[in-house]
Amino acid sequence: MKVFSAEQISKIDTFTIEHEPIASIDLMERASSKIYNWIVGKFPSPQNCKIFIGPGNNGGDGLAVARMLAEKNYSVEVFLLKISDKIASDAQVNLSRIQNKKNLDIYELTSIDNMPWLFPDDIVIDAVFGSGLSRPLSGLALEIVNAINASEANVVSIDVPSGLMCEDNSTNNTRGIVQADYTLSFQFPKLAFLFPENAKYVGEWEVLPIDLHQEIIKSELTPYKILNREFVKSLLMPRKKFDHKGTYGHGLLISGSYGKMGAAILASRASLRSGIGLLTSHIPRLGYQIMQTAVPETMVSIDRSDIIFTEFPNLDQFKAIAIGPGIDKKQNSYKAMIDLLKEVKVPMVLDADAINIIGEHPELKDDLPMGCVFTPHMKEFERLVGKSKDSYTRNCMQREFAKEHQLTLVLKGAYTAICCPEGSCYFNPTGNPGMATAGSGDVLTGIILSLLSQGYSSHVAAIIGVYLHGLAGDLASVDLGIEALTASDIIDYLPKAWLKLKK
Ligand SMILES: NC(=O)C1=CN([C@@H]2O[C@H](COP(=O)(O)OP(=O)(O)OC[C@H]3O[C@@H](n4cnc5c(N)ncnc54)[C@H](O)[C@@H]3O)[C@@H](O)[C@H]2O)[C@H](O)CC1
Ligand SMILES: [K+]
Repeated sequence: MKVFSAEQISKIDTFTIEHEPIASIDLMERASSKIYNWIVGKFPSPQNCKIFIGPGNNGGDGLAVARMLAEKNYSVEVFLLKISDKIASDAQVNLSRIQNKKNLDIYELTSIDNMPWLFPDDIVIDAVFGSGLSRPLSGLALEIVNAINASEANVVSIDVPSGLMCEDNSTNNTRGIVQADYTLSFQFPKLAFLFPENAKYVGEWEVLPIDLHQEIIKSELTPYKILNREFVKSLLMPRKKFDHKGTYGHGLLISGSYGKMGAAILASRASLRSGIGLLTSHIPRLGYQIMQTAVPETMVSIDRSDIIFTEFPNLDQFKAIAIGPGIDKKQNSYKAMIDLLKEVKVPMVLDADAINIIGEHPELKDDLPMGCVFTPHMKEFERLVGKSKDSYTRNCMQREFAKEHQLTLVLKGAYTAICCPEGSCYFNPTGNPGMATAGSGDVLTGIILSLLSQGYSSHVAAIIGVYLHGLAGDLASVDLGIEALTASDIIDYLPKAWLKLKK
Protein backbone atom coordinates (compact mmCIF):
# COMPACT_ATOMS: atom_id res chain seq x y z
CA MET A 1 0.00 0.00 0.00
CA LYS A 2 1.32 3.42 -0.96
CA VAL A 3 1.71 6.13 1.66
CA PHE A 4 1.22 9.63 0.25
CA SER A 5 2.02 13.07 1.62
CA ALA A 6 -0.75 15.51 2.63
CA GLU A 7 -0.05 17.46 -0.55
CA GLN A 8 -0.44 14.35 -2.70
CA ILE A 9 -3.64 13.36 -0.87
CA SER A 10 -5.14 16.72 -1.76
CA LYS A 11 -4.08 16.23 -5.40
CA ILE A 12 -5.66 12.74 -5.47
CA ASP A 13 -8.80 14.18 -3.90
CA THR A 14 -9.05 16.87 -6.60
CA PHE A 15 -8.35 14.37 -9.40
CA THR A 16 -11.13 12.11 -8.10
CA ILE A 17 -13.60 15.00 -8.01
CA GLU A 18 -12.74 15.94 -11.62
CA HIS A 19 -12.40 12.51 -13.17
CA GLU A 20 -14.84 10.21 -11.44
CA PRO A 21 -16.51 12.74 -11.60
CA ILE A 22 -18.14 13.43 -8.26
CA ALA A 23 -19.15 16.67 -6.54
CA SER A 24 -16.85 17.44 -3.61
CA ILE A 25 -19.82 17.53 -1.23
CA ASP A 26 -20.76 14.01 -2.37
CA LEU A 27 -17.20 12.77 -1.85
CA MET A 28 -17.38 14.26 1.65
CA GLU A 29 -20.68 12.42 2.18
CA ARG A 30 -19.10 9.16 1.02
CA ALA A 31 -16.12 9.64 3.32
CA SER A 32 -18.30 10.63 6.27
CA SER A 33 -20.58 7.64 5.83
CA LYS A 34 -17.51 5.41 6.26
CA ILE A 35 -16.76 7.13 9.57
CA TYR A 36 -20.40 6.85 10.61
CA ASN A 37 -20.50 3.11 9.79
CA TRP A 38 -17.33 2.52 11.78
CA ILE A 39 -18.66 4.40 14.84
CA VAL A 40 -21.99 2.59 14.76
CA GLY A 41 -20.13 -0.73 14.46
CA LYS A 42 -17.83 0.10 17.37
CA PHE A 43 -20.42 1.75 19.65
CA PRO A 44 -23.68 0.02 18.62
CA SER A 45 -25.98 1.41 21.31
CA PRO A 46 -26.76 5.13 20.90
CA GLN A 47 -24.61 7.24 23.22
CA ASN A 48 -23.69 10.85 23.76
CA CYS A 49 -21.45 12.14 20.99
CA LYS A 50 -19.58 15.41 21.33
CA ILE A 51 -18.19 16.50 17.98
CA PHE A 52 -15.54 19.25 17.74
CA ILE A 53 -15.53 21.03 14.41
CA GLY A 54 -12.75 23.05 12.79
CA PRO A 55 -12.94 25.43 9.81
CA GLY A 56 -11.89 23.10 6.97
CA ASN A 57 -13.15 19.97 5.27
CA ASN A 58 -12.22 17.85 8.28
CA GLY A 59 -14.83 19.88 10.14
CA GLY A 60 -17.18 19.30 7.18
CA ASP A 61 -16.78 15.56 7.65
CA GLY A 62 -17.55 15.96 11.35
CA LEU A 63 -20.78 17.85 10.56
CA ALA A 64 -21.95 15.16 8.12
CA VAL A 65 -21.18 12.44 10.68
CA ALA A 66 -23.14 14.45 13.28
CA ARG A 67 -26.23 14.39 11.04
CA MET A 68 -25.94 10.66 10.37
CA LEU A 69 -25.53 9.80 14.05
CA ALA A 70 -28.45 12.01 15.09
CA GLU A 71 -30.65 10.26 12.51
CA LYS A 72 -29.62 6.97 14.14
CA ASN A 73 -30.82 8.31 17.53
CA TYR A 74 -27.40 9.03 18.99
CA SER A 75 -27.56 12.13 21.15
CA VAL A 76 -25.26 14.58 19.35
CA GLU A 77 -23.74 17.88 20.44
CA VAL A 78 -21.75 19.80 17.87
CA PHE A 79 -19.15 22.37 18.98
CA LEU A 80 -18.04 24.83 16.32
CA LEU A 81 -14.59 26.22 17.12
CA LYS A 82 -14.52 29.93 16.44
CA ILE A 83 -10.95 30.13 15.24
CA SER A 84 -11.43 31.51 11.75
CA ASP A 85 -13.85 33.82 9.94
CA LYS A 86 -13.83 31.49 6.98
CA ILE A 87 -15.35 28.06 6.84
CA ALA A 88 -14.84 25.67 3.91
CA SER A 89 -17.80 25.71 1.51
CA ASP A 90 -18.67 22.02 1.87
CA ALA A 91 -18.50 22.40 5.64
CA GLN A 92 -20.94 25.30 5.26
CA VAL A 93 -23.34 23.07 3.30
CA ASN A 94 -23.13 20.38 5.96
CA LEU A 95 -23.70 22.98 8.67
CA SER A 96 -26.91 24.06 6.96
CA ARG A 97 -27.99 20.42 6.73
CA ILE A 98 -28.00 19.99 10.53
CA GLN A 99 -30.07 23.02 11.45
CA ASN A 100 -33.14 22.13 13.55
CA LYS A 101 -32.37 18.44 13.63
CA LYS A 102 -33.78 16.06 16.21
CA ASN A 103 -31.19 14.67 18.69
CA LEU A 104 -28.71 17.36 17.69
CA ASP A 105 -27.62 20.61 19.38
CA ILE A 106 -25.15 23.11 17.97
CA TYR A 107 -22.89 25.32 20.11
CA GLU A 108 -20.28 27.89 19.23
CA LEU A 109 -17.04 27.56 21.16
CA THR A 110 -15.58 31.03 21.41
CA SER A 111 -13.54 30.48 24.55
CA ILE A 112 -12.29 27.59 26.64
CA ASP A 113 -14.77 28.75 29.30
CA ASN A 114 -17.58 27.30 27.11
CA MET A 115 -15.87 23.92 26.89
CA PRO A 116 -18.38 21.18 27.79
CA TRP A 117 -17.58 18.62 30.46
CA LEU A 118 -16.47 15.36 28.84
CA PHE A 119 -17.69 12.20 30.58
CA PRO A 120 -15.81 8.87 30.43
CA ASP A 121 -18.52 7.22 28.33
CA ASP A 122 -18.87 10.12 25.89
CA ILE A 123 -17.78 9.56 22.31
CA VAL A 124 -15.66 12.56 21.36
CA ILE A 125 -15.26 12.98 17.63
CA ASP A 126 -12.26 15.06 16.70
CA ALA A 127 -12.93 16.91 13.44
CA VAL A 128 -10.89 20.03 14.18
CA PHE A 129 -8.05 19.64 11.68
CA GLY A 130 -7.15 16.97 9.19
CA SER A 131 -4.60 16.79 6.41
CA GLY A 132 -4.84 20.55 5.81
CA LEU A 133 -3.05 21.45 9.06
CA SER A 134 -0.35 23.95 8.17
CA ARG A 135 1.17 24.97 11.51
CA PRO A 136 1.27 23.86 15.16
CA LEU A 137 -1.88 24.55 17.16
CA SER A 138 -2.19 27.70 19.22
CA GLY A 139 -4.87 29.70 21.04
CA LEU A 140 -8.34 28.23 21.40
CA ALA A 141 -7.66 25.11 19.32
CA LEU A 142 -4.70 24.26 21.54
CA GLU A 143 -6.76 24.76 24.73
CA ILE A 144 -9.55 22.57 23.44
CA VAL A 145 -7.17 19.82 22.42
CA ASN A 146 -5.68 19.90 25.91
CA ALA A 147 -9.13 19.61 27.45
CA ILE A 148 -9.97 16.64 25.22
CA ASN A 149 -6.69 14.99 26.22
CA ALA A 150 -7.41 15.56 29.91
CA SER A 151 -10.72 13.71 29.64
CA GLU A 152 -11.36 9.99 29.82
CA ALA A 153 -13.82 10.00 26.95
CA ASN A 154 -13.46 7.70 23.93
CA VAL A 155 -11.78 9.86 21.34
CA VAL A 156 -12.19 9.12 17.63
CA SER A 157 -10.13 11.29 15.28
CA ILE A 158 -11.34 11.77 11.75
CA ASP A 159 -8.50 11.24 9.26
CA VAL A 160 -5.67 12.51 11.52
CA PRO A 161 -5.50 13.44 15.22
CA SER A 162 -5.88 17.21 15.15
CA GLY A 163 -2.52 18.90 15.54
CA LEU A 164 -0.49 16.03 14.06
CA MET A 165 1.24 16.81 10.78
CA CYS A 166 0.89 14.00 8.28
CA GLU A 167 4.66 13.62 7.83
CA ASP A 168 7.11 15.92 9.57
CA ASN A 169 6.47 16.67 13.24
CA SER A 170 10.07 17.58 14.04
CA THR A 171 9.14 21.19 14.83
CA ASN A 172 5.60 20.56 16.03
CA ASN A 173 4.27 21.45 19.48
CA THR A 174 3.77 17.96 20.87
CA ARG A 175 1.51 19.25 23.63
CA GLY A 176 -0.99 20.46 21.05
CA ILE A 177 -2.00 17.17 19.45
CA VAL A 178 -5.16 15.16 20.14
CA GLN A 179 -4.45 11.84 21.83
CA ALA A 180 -6.99 9.68 20.05
CA ASP A 181 -8.08 6.20 21.00
CA TYR A 182 -8.90 5.55 17.36
CA THR A 183 -7.84 7.30 14.18
CA LEU A 184 -9.83 6.63 11.02
CA SER A 185 -7.72 7.60 8.03
CA PHE A 186 -9.21 8.01 4.58
CA GLN A 187 -7.93 5.59 1.92
CA PHE A 188 -4.26 5.69 3.01
CA PRO A 189 -2.38 5.74 6.30
CA LYS A 190 -0.28 8.85 6.96
CA LEU A 191 3.47 8.50 7.25
CA ALA A 192 3.36 9.92 10.79
CA PHE A 193 1.30 6.91 11.95
CA LEU A 194 4.31 4.64 11.41
CA PHE A 195 6.60 6.44 13.85
CA PRO A 196 6.78 5.25 17.49
CA GLU A 197 6.56 8.65 19.17
CA ASN A 198 3.22 9.32 17.46
CA ALA A 199 1.53 6.16 18.75
CA LYS A 200 0.14 8.08 21.74
CA TYR A 201 -1.70 10.49 19.42
CA VAL A 202 -2.86 8.04 16.78
CA GLY A 203 -4.04 5.20 19.07
CA GLU A 204 -5.38 2.32 17.02
CA TRP A 205 -5.56 3.41 13.40
CA GLU A 206 -7.62 2.08 10.58
CA VAL A 207 -7.75 2.92 6.93
CA LEU A 208 -11.25 3.47 5.51
CA PRO A 209 -11.35 3.18 1.72
CA ILE A 210 -13.36 5.98 0.07
CA ASP A 211 -12.90 4.97 -3.58
CA LEU A 212 -10.43 7.65 -4.59
CA HIS A 213 -9.51 7.39 -8.27
CA GLN A 214 -7.34 4.34 -9.04
CA GLU A 215 -5.69 5.95 -12.04
CA ILE A 216 -3.94 8.61 -10.00
CA ILE A 217 -3.28 6.25 -7.08
CA LYS A 218 -1.39 4.02 -9.52
CA SER A 219 0.50 6.78 -11.32
CA GLU A 220 1.39 9.05 -8.40
CA LEU A 221 4.91 8.28 -7.19
CA THR A 222 5.88 8.04 -3.54
CA PRO A 223 8.99 6.65 -1.88
CA TYR A 224 6.90 5.24 0.99
CA LYS A 225 5.01 1.94 0.91
CA ILE A 226 3.63 -0.46 3.49
CA LEU A 227 4.29 -4.10 2.65
CA ASN A 228 1.45 -6.56 2.27
CA ARG A 229 1.26 -10.28 1.61
CA GLU A 230 0.29 -10.01 -2.06
CA PHE A 231 3.25 -7.77 -2.82
CA VAL A 232 5.77 -9.89 -0.91
CA LYS A 233 4.36 -13.06 -2.48
CA SER A 234 4.81 -11.56 -5.95
CA LEU A 235 8.54 -11.27 -5.25
CA LEU A 236 9.01 -15.00 -4.59
CA MET A 237 10.85 -17.12 -7.16
CA PRO A 238 9.20 -20.47 -7.84
CA ARG A 239 11.15 -23.65 -7.14
CA LYS A 240 11.37 -26.10 -10.03
CA LYS A 241 11.31 -29.88 -10.13
CA PHE A 242 14.89 -30.37 -11.29
CA ASP A 243 16.44 -27.84 -8.94
CA HIS A 244 19.17 -29.14 -6.63
CA LYS A 245 20.84 -27.71 -3.56
CA GLY A 246 23.37 -25.89 -5.74
CA THR A 247 20.46 -23.94 -7.24
CA TYR A 248 19.74 -22.34 -3.89
CA GLY A 249 23.26 -21.23 -3.21
CA HIS A 250 25.94 -21.66 -0.63
CA GLY A 251 26.03 -19.00 2.10
CA LEU A 252 28.72 -18.14 4.59
CA LEU A 253 27.67 -17.03 8.05
CA ILE A 254 30.34 -15.47 10.25
CA SER A 255 29.01 -15.39 13.78
CA GLY A 256 29.53 -16.31 17.42
CA SER A 257 32.19 -15.70 20.05
CA TYR A 258 32.91 -16.90 23.56
CA GLY A 259 29.63 -16.63 25.48
CA LYS A 260 27.63 -15.81 22.34
CA MET A 261 27.48 -19.08 20.43
CA GLY A 262 23.70 -18.96 20.74
CA ALA A 263 23.60 -16.13 18.19
CA ALA A 264 25.48 -18.33 15.70
CA ILE A 265 23.10 -21.21 16.26
CA LEU A 266 19.99 -19.10 15.90
CA ALA A 267 21.19 -17.43 12.71
CA SER A 268 22.28 -20.79 11.24
CA ARG A 269 18.99 -22.48 12.03
CA ALA A 270 16.99 -19.56 10.65
CA SER A 271 19.01 -19.65 7.45
CA LEU A 272 18.37 -23.35 6.96
CA ARG A 273 14.64 -22.86 7.61
CA SER A 274 14.49 -20.23 4.87
CA GLY A 275 15.48 -22.25 1.84
CA ILE A 276 19.27 -21.97 1.55
CA GLY A 277 20.99 -24.78 -0.44
CA LEU A 278 24.16 -25.04 1.62
CA LEU A 279 25.36 -23.21 4.68
CA THR A 280 28.85 -22.85 6.12
CA SER A 281 29.02 -21.37 9.61
CA HIS A 282 32.36 -19.78 10.39
CA ILE A 283 32.83 -19.76 14.16
CA PRO A 284 35.62 -19.55 16.75
CA ARG A 285 37.17 -22.85 17.70
CA LEU A 286 35.36 -23.22 21.01
CA GLY A 287 32.04 -23.41 19.17
CA TYR A 288 32.85 -26.44 17.05
CA GLN A 289 31.07 -29.11 19.07
CA ILE A 290 28.26 -26.80 20.02
CA MET A 291 27.48 -26.02 16.39
CA GLN A 292 27.89 -29.57 15.08
CA THR A 293 25.55 -30.84 17.75
CA ALA A 294 22.92 -28.09 17.61
CA VAL A 295 22.77 -27.62 13.84
CA PRO A 296 23.78 -30.80 12.02
CA GLU A 297 22.67 -29.38 8.65
CA THR A 298 25.40 -26.73 8.56
CA MET A 299 29.05 -27.17 7.61
CA VAL A 300 31.51 -25.58 9.98
CA SER A 301 34.56 -23.46 9.27
CA ILE A 302 36.80 -22.98 12.31
CA ASP A 303 38.64 -19.78 13.14
CA ARG A 304 42.24 -20.03 14.43
CA SER A 305 41.01 -18.09 17.46
CA ASP A 306 39.32 -20.02 20.22
CA ILE A 307 37.03 -17.18 21.14
CA ILE A 308 36.51 -14.57 18.41
CA PHE A 309 36.40 -13.94 14.65
CA THR A 310 39.89 -13.20 13.26
CA GLU A 311 39.93 -14.77 9.77
CA PHE A 312 37.61 -16.17 7.12
CA PRO A 313 37.71 -19.05 4.66
CA ASN A 314 38.32 -18.76 0.92
CA LEU A 315 35.31 -16.86 -0.40
CA ASP A 316 35.15 -18.24 -3.94
CA GLN A 317 32.43 -20.78 -3.31
CA PHE A 318 29.97 -18.47 -1.53
CA LYS A 319 27.03 -16.77 -3.16
CA ALA A 320 26.31 -14.54 -0.15
CA ILE A 321 27.85 -13.73 3.22
CA ALA A 322 26.48 -12.60 6.56
CA ILE A 323 28.54 -11.27 9.41
CA GLY A 324 27.71 -10.02 12.85
CA PRO A 325 25.53 -12.11 15.16
CA GLY A 326 27.47 -12.50 18.40
CA ILE A 327 30.91 -11.69 16.95
CA ASP A 328 31.99 -9.06 19.48
CA LYS A 329 34.20 -6.20 18.31
CA LYS A 330 37.74 -6.91 19.44
CA GLN A 331 40.69 -5.35 17.60
CA ASN A 332 41.52 -8.56 15.72
CA SER A 333 37.93 -8.88 14.54
CA TYR A 334 38.11 -5.31 13.23
CA LYS A 335 41.30 -6.20 11.31
CA ALA A 336 39.64 -9.28 9.83
CA MET A 337 36.64 -7.12 8.86
CA ILE A 338 38.91 -4.78 6.89
CA ASP A 339 40.27 -7.72 4.87
CA LEU A 340 36.82 -9.25 4.46
CA LEU A 341 35.29 -6.05 3.09
CA LYS A 342 38.13 -5.77 0.58
CA GLU A 343 37.71 -9.35 -0.65
CA VAL A 344 33.94 -9.76 -0.75
CA LYS A 345 32.41 -9.66 -4.20
CA VAL A 346 28.98 -11.07 -3.36
CA PRO A 347 25.99 -9.56 -1.49
CA MET A 348 26.50 -9.32 2.22
CA VAL A 349 24.39 -8.87 5.36
CA LEU A 350 25.94 -6.87 8.20
CA ASP A 351 24.38 -7.05 11.64
CA ALA A 352 25.10 -6.33 15.31
CA ASP A 353 28.82 -5.89 16.08
CA ALA A 354 29.72 -5.87 12.37
CA ILE A 355 27.68 -2.64 12.25
CA ASN A 356 29.24 -1.35 15.46
CA ILE A 357 32.73 -1.96 14.07
CA ILE A 358 31.88 0.11 11.00
CA GLY A 359 30.30 2.75 13.24
CA GLU A 360 33.56 3.01 15.18
CA HIS A 361 35.69 3.04 12.01
CA PRO A 362 33.73 5.23 9.60
CA GLU A 363 36.42 4.95 6.91
CA LEU A 364 35.12 1.39 6.32
CA LYS A 365 31.89 2.87 4.94
CA ASP A 366 33.79 3.74 1.78
CA ASP A 367 35.00 0.16 1.32
CA LEU A 368 31.67 -1.62 1.26
CA PRO A 369 31.03 -4.22 -1.44
CA MET A 370 28.02 -3.86 -3.75
CA GLY A 371 24.70 -5.17 -2.49
CA CYS A 372 25.14 -4.81 1.26
CA VAL A 373 22.18 -5.16 3.61
CA PHE A 374 22.59 -3.55 7.04
CA THR A 375 20.15 -4.62 9.77
CA PRO A 376 20.69 -2.30 12.76
CA HIS A 377 18.36 -1.76 15.68
CA MET A 378 17.99 1.83 16.88
CA LYS A 379 21.22 2.05 18.88
CA GLU A 380 23.30 0.41 16.15
CA PHE A 381 21.68 2.73 13.62
CA GLU A 382 22.77 5.75 15.65
CA ARG A 383 26.33 4.46 15.78
CA LEU A 384 26.34 3.89 12.03
CA VAL A 385 24.39 6.86 10.70
CA GLY A 386 24.09 9.34 13.57
CA LYS A 387 21.57 10.52 16.16
CA SER A 388 18.31 12.30 15.46
CA LYS A 389 15.67 13.66 17.79
CA ASP A 390 12.63 12.34 15.97
CA SER A 391 11.63 9.49 13.69
CA TYR A 392 10.83 11.55 10.60
CA THR A 393 14.31 13.06 10.59
CA ARG A 394 15.79 9.63 11.28
CA ASN A 395 13.88 8.18 8.33
CA CYS A 396 15.21 10.95 6.05
CA MET A 397 18.75 10.17 7.26
CA GLN A 398 18.15 6.47 6.67
CA ARG A 399 16.98 7.02 3.10
CA GLU A 400 19.89 9.36 2.44
CA PHE A 401 22.47 6.90 3.84
CA ALA A 402 21.08 4.05 1.72
CA LYS A 403 21.30 6.23 -1.39
CA GLU A 404 24.74 7.65 -0.65
CA HIS A 405 26.33 4.27 0.06
CA GLN A 406 24.16 2.33 -2.41
CA LEU A 407 23.01 -0.24 0.14
CA THR A 408 19.84 -1.55 1.74
CA LEU A 409 19.39 -0.23 5.26
CA VAL A 410 16.89 -2.00 7.51
CA LEU A 411 15.97 -0.18 10.71
CA LYS A 412 14.39 -2.75 13.03
CA GLY A 413 11.43 -1.90 15.25
CA ALA A 414 7.64 -1.87 15.06
CA TYR A 415 7.09 -1.03 11.36
CA THR A 416 10.68 -1.96 10.48
CA ALA A 417 11.75 0.41 7.69
CA ILE A 418 13.66 -0.95 4.70
CA CYS A 419 15.41 1.80 2.72
CA CYS A 420 16.70 0.90 -0.71
CA PRO A 421 19.61 2.32 -2.72
CA GLU A 422 17.31 4.08 -5.20
CA GLY A 423 15.49 5.98 -2.45
CA SER A 424 12.33 4.00 -1.70
CA CYS A 425 11.31 3.02 1.80
CA TYR A 426 9.12 0.05 2.72
CA PHE A 427 7.48 -0.30 6.13
CA ASN A 428 6.73 -3.78 7.45
CA PRO A 429 3.37 -4.39 9.16
CA THR A 430 4.08 -7.91 10.48
CA GLY A 431 5.59 -8.59 13.89
CA ASN A 432 4.61 -7.95 17.49
CA PRO A 433 6.12 -6.84 20.81
CA GLY A 434 6.91 -10.47 21.68
CA MET A 435 9.69 -10.28 19.12
CA ALA A 436 11.53 -7.66 21.14
CA THR A 437 13.58 -10.44 22.66
CA ALA A 438 17.19 -11.67 22.65
CA GLY A 439 18.23 -13.36 19.42
CA SER A 440 15.35 -12.10 17.30
CA GLY A 441 17.76 -10.04 15.17
CA ASP A 442 20.11 -13.02 14.71
CA VAL A 443 17.18 -14.91 13.24
CA LEU A 444 16.51 -12.09 10.76
CA THR A 445 20.16 -12.06 9.66
CA GLY A 446 20.02 -15.80 8.98
CA ILE A 447 16.82 -15.45 6.94
CA ILE A 448 18.21 -12.63 4.78
CA LEU A 449 21.48 -14.52 4.20
CA SER A 450 19.42 -17.48 3.06
CA LEU A 451 17.44 -15.39 0.57
CA LEU A 452 20.56 -13.70 -0.81
CA SER A 453 22.16 -17.11 -1.31
CA GLN A 454 19.12 -18.20 -3.30
CA GLY A 455 19.68 -15.34 -5.71
CA TYR A 456 17.23 -12.69 -4.51
CA SER A 457 18.59 -9.19 -4.97
CA SER A 458 19.58 -7.36 -1.80
CA HIS A 459 16.54 -5.17 -1.29
CA VAL A 460 14.16 -7.99 -2.26
CA ALA A 461 15.87 -10.34 0.20
CA ALA A 462 15.49 -7.68 2.90
CA ILE A 463 11.81 -7.15 2.09
CA ILE A 464 10.89 -10.85 2.03
CA GLY A 465 13.08 -11.56 5.05
CA VAL A 466 11.66 -8.83 7.24
CA TYR A 467 8.07 -9.67 6.30
CA LEU A 468 8.57 -13.41 6.85
CA HIS A 469 10.37 -12.89 10.17
CA GLY A 470 7.44 -10.79 11.45
CA LEU A 471 4.89 -13.24 10.11
CA ALA A 472 6.61 -16.16 11.89
CA GLY A 473 6.57 -14.09 15.09
CA ASP A 474 2.87 -13.34 14.63
CA LEU A 475 1.99 -16.99 14.06
CA ALA A 476 4.07 -17.98 17.08
CA SER A 477 2.33 -15.37 19.23
CA VAL A 478 -1.10 -16.77 18.36
CA ASP A 479 -0.15 -20.10 19.95
CA LEU A 480 2.31 -18.96 22.60
CA GLY A 481 1.39 -15.38 23.50
CA ILE A 482 3.86 -12.53 23.40
CA GLU A 483 5.51 -12.69 26.82
CA ALA A 484 6.83 -16.22 26.43
CA LEU A 485 7.98 -15.82 22.84
CA THR A 486 11.66 -16.59 22.19
CA ALA A 487 13.84 -16.25 19.11
CA SER A 488 13.83 -20.05 18.75
CA ASP A 489 10.04 -19.91 18.51
CA ILE A 490 10.33 -17.52 15.57
CA ILE A 491 12.49 -20.13 13.80
CA ASP A 492 10.07 -22.91 14.70
CA TYR A 493 7.24 -20.98 13.05
CA LEU A 494 9.13 -20.17 9.86
CA PRO A 495 7.67 -23.23 8.08
CA LYS A 496 4.11 -22.04 8.80
CA ALA A 497 5.07 -18.50 7.82
CA TRP A 498 6.33 -19.71 4.44
CA LEU A 499 3.11 -21.62 3.90
CA LYS A 500 1.00 -18.61 4.83
CA LEU A 501 3.03 -16.27 2.63
CA LYS A 502 2.69 -18.54 -0.39
CA LYS A 503 -1.02 -19.37 0.13
N1 LIG B 1 -8.66 12.58 1.48
C1 LIG B 1 -9.71 12.93 0.82
O1 LIG B 1 -9.77 12.73 -0.34
C2 LIG B 1 -10.83 13.61 1.46
C3 LIG B 1 -10.63 14.33 2.62
N2 LIG B 1 -11.60 14.98 3.25
C4 LIG B 1 -11.34 15.67 4.49
O2 LIG B 1 -10.68 16.87 4.20
C5 LIG B 1 -9.66 17.08 5.12
C6 LIG B 1 -8.68 18.07 4.61
O3 LIG B 1 -9.41 19.26 4.46
P1 LIG B 1 -8.75 20.71 4.42
O4 LIG B 1 -9.86 21.66 4.33
O5 LIG B 1 -7.74 20.72 3.36
O6 LIG B 1 -7.98 20.80 5.78
P2 LIG B 1 -8.43 20.87 7.32
O7 LIG B 1 -9.81 20.44 7.52
O8 LIG B 1 -7.36 20.13 8.03
O9 LIG B 1 -8.38 22.38 7.73
C7 LIG B 1 -7.57 23.30 7.14
C8 LIG B 1 -8.04 24.71 7.51
O10 LIG B 1 -7.52 25.09 8.73
C9 LIG B 1 -6.54 26.13 8.57
N3 LIG B 1 -5.42 25.79 9.44
C10 LIG B 1 -4.46 24.92 9.20
N4 LIG B 1 -3.65 24.81 10.27
C11 LIG B 1 -4.15 25.63 11.23
C12 LIG B 1 -3.79 25.96 12.56
N5 LIG B 1 -2.74 25.40 13.14
N6 LIG B 1 -4.51 26.83 13.25
C13 LIG B 1 -5.60 27.40 12.69
N7 LIG B 1 -6.00 27.16 11.42
C14 LIG B 1 -5.29 26.27 10.70
C15 LIG B 1 -6.20 26.13 7.09
O11 LIG B 1 -5.77 27.37 6.70
C16 LIG B 1 -7.54 25.69 6.51
O12 LIG B 1 -8.41 26.77 6.46
C17 LIG B 1 -9.13 15.72 5.35
O13 LIG B 1 -8.35 15.59 6.52
C18 LIG B 1 -10.42 14.93 5.42
O14 LIG B 1 -10.95 14.96 6.74
C19 LIG B 1 -12.93 15.06 2.57
O15 LIG B 1 -13.95 15.35 3.35
C20 LIG B 1 -13.19 13.78 1.80
C21 LIG B 1 -12.15 13.52 0.82
K1 LIG C 1 -9.09 15.35 12.98
